[in-house]
Amino acid sequence: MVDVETYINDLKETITHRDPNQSEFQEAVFTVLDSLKPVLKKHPEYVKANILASLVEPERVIQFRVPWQDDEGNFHVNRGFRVQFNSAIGPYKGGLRLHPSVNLSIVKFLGFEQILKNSLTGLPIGGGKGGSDFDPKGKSDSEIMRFCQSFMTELQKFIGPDLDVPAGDIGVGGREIGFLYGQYKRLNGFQGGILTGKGLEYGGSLARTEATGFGLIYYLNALIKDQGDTLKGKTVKISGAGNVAIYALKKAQENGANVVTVSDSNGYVYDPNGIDLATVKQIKEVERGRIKEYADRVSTAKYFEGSVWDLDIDYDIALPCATQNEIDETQAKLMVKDGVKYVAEGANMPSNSAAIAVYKDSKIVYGPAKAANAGGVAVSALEMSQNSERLSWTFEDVDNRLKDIMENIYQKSADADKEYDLGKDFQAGANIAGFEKVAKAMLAQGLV
Ligand SMILES: NC(=O)C1=CN([C@@H]2O[C@H](COP(=O)(O)OP(=O)(O)OC[C@H]3O[C@@H](n4cnc5c(N)ncnc54)[C@H](O)[C@@H]3O)[C@@H](O)[C@H]2O)C=CC1
Ligand SMILES: O=C(O)CCC(=O)C(=O)O
Repeated sequence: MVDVETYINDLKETITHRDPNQSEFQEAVFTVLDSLKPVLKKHPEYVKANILASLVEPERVIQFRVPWQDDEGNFHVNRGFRVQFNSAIGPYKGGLRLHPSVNLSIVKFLGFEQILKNSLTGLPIGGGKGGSDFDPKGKSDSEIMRFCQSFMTELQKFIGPDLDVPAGDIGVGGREIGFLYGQYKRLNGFQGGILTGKGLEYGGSLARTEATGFGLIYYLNALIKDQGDTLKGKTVKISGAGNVAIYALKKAQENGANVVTVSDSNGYVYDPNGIDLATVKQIKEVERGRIKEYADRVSTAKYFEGSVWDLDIDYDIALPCATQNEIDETQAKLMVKDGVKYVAEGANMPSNSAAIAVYKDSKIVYGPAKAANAGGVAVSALEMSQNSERLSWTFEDVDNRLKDIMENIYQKSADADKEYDLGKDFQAGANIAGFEKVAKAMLAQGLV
């Protein structure tokens, strides 16, 4: 039988040859493939069944046009995507992203990551992702509604509560989910479990809004505790000022950390006294404004254009919560110089491969996205459960389950790290722990 190194190299070549321009997808897949080598050496049956060739190829890719009209009556056409990547352990599950950068490479990387992330939650959900290159920035509520209605008019043909259950991601929050859900219901009648992240009045789950950010801190607490350390008193940088960043900020502060930054795509604010949560929420959740406005309202804060990862201050913990590839090698080296001990990723793939190599070489303890930010999709799966049984659980109940799930995810990654003697590589540990469940399911189901 072919040896593991050759098998992985051949697979990488096939992927590069098939989709030479999909750099984000290649980056996500190659990292996972490299970390699975020890498992493949131990389990030749996965190589024999060529499981990985199936794992890296989506079950289905749907691409469609999304025509919509702006408030002045002009017509626009955007591109919509849904990648139904893997349903070995449950219906496709993953968010929808609205951002001008969205293309097939980005949706495929996100969908691929979602497979192993969803597996790590221990819940029965497969992997998928979707979105559009529509830019919600500066659009009126009516424009957002018309776009969402057009998007769902096409998407509704391909989703279902036991088939594919989308949710939010960048640019898709409660407002957009409401418009998407309304259009689905208009076309198909009531189907509670068709989307997650719904409003509480029509089948949403308590704690879904908070879940990714809170989950990140529950994961971080488990990771830090295992190193004999605590979050209390630590100085923290957060990037982003969206859903994940805001609730990571809230939970980190509740745990006694001093969070000194938040950011958006234009720049960041630095407040050595600690970021004021209520001001960020007002600017971002209520006014949908820019983070620059924070510095006009809080006298101890300063606003800077550019990346928060270029700010040179002493701090302990980095929580990137904005977008992919926001941290490069130079910025990772600055973290080392600044004394950072832990990085836990709220965003998907925020650190590029060279940055991750710096973390590992410098013994920064690194919590990768698919483990650290799995709380959002985990509570989405709990929303699906509540929809199925037509009940609503209390905030406390959902939050306690979320905490357990995140602690388990850390533990599974740490156990895999020990089993395969990876030397505190919780990224490889998460990849392996997520993969093993999916691989067993795929093997059991025959040629898939
Ligand atoms: N919402 C969720 O439940 C989950 C989100 N994620 C990931 O978390 C990240 C953030 O998502 P959300 O908070 O939901 O989105 P959001 O749309 O609520 O917020 C995104 C934030 O990132 C900022 N941002 C976007 N591009 C940027 C750039 N190039 N540089 C600096 N800041 C930038 C935006 O200004 C905004 O503040 C994404 O990577 C997403 O895939 C991961 C798991 C679940
Ligand atoms: O809740 C969901 O299904 C979406 C979560 C998501 O998109 C993610 O984990 O990146």
